[in-house]
Amino acid sequence: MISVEEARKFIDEHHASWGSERVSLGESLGRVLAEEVRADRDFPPFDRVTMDGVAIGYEAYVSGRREFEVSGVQYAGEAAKNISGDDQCLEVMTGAVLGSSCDMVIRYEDVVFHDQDGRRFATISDEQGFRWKNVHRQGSDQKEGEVLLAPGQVIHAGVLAILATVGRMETYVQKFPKVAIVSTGDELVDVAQIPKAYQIRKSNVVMMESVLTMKGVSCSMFHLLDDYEILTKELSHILKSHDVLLLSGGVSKGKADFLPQVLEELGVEKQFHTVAQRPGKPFWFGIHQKKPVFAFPGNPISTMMCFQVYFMPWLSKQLHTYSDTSVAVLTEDVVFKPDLGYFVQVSLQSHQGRLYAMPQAGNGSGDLVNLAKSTGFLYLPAGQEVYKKNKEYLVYSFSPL
Ligand SMILES: Nc1nc2c(c(=O)[nH]1)N[C@H]1C(S)=C(S)[C@@H](COP(=O)(O)OP(=O)(O)OC[C@H]3O[C@@H](n4cnc5c(N)ncnc54)[C@H](O)[C@@H]3O)O[C@H]1N2
Ligand code: MOO
Ligand SMILES: [Mg+2]
Repeated sequence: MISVEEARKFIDEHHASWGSERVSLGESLGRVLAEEVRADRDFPPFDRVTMDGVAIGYEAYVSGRREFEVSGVQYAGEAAKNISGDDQCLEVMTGAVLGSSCDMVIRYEDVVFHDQDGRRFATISDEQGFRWKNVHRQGSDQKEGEVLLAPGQVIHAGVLAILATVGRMETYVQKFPKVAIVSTGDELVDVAQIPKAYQIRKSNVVMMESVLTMKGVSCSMFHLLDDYEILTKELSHILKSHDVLLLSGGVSKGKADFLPQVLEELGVEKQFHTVAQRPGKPFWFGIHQKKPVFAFPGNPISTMMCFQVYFMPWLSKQLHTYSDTSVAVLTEDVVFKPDLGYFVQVSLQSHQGRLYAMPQAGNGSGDLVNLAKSTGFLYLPAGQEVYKKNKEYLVYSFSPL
């Protein structure tokens, strides 16, 4: 039996990447860029007015002129207009092009207008003028051809806006793995079925499928009976056609727990079987031709914990979307005597920037309904019997929000 930390290390040392694929802009949010994206033009692409007001020539301003005749209005979305003398100005709107005859914008708040003989004049009161005031100069952010985004960049909302502004209808992103989720067990029936007295619905695999689907990872679902021959035959096919296998059930010591033996027979190299932890002690992990096989213990809380604590962080690391684990403050003493790492279910609440974890122990790893009270697992490392309140521990939240 190995420790939680050793198990994490075995898993995290296994690196995988699955190539790249082209997706539409709308599908790219949350994905990881697999190409360089360059500026298709200068940013901004023209001298851009940043305040509604009047545009004048700076030379006229320094020579002391404060009154200008309005020669026209320049709206955003129009080609550049110009003044024909330094006694003129243009009314200009934010986002408009600044014509080459002007190099300074005075905002409306510092301008007074008056009309005379059908002509319109602007008198400016801005005494802190400088050249290019209220102008976002062409190319001052980025020059055409410069690299704006590098491979490995996570496409968050801001990055998506950059892709949009450079006109990328499609982008290369890192491919997700082809994940197979396999439930094993003669007692299991589909969610839509009415179970007989001795049957239960297969909640574990549906839970994993939903979490992965929400991340954009599509999964193939399989159900296999507790039969050595069937398991061997079917898993051999599933292994060939998928990049990652997630199995639930059949890994403990029962007479129908065939998976460890079947997997080894199929050439999956066992990395470990059993981890010094509760729940999830019989967790089995192996590698077949660089493809990881996670065989989670079937009890619902065990599958849930191993999936959230081991698999999801591993997947995020491969996809470069991993954000470091957070910590939470334990709100009451927890007594746990076995010499095992204890992943206690907790409800989490944040208060003044700190996260607090209220233990919701429940009735063990078969007590699925207790999950309604919790939003994560708090990791209490082995080697202690009493875990004191007010201490911080690593927390694995499974809240989707
Ligand atoms: N003699 C021993 N017995 C057991 C040990 C042990 O160390 N010695 N470990 C216990 C622990 S801890 C766990 S956890 C379970 C692990 O069991 P398996 O991985 O072999 O899983 P199964 O026997 O197939 O099922 C266990 C339990 O989980 C339910 N299950 C399975 N799949 C699903 C699913 N997709 N959705 C919902 N529930 C599922 C299944 O019906 C069983 O009730 O072994 C202990 N025994
Ligand atoms: O490890 Mo089992 O998960 O305690 O029921
Ligand atoms: Mg079993």
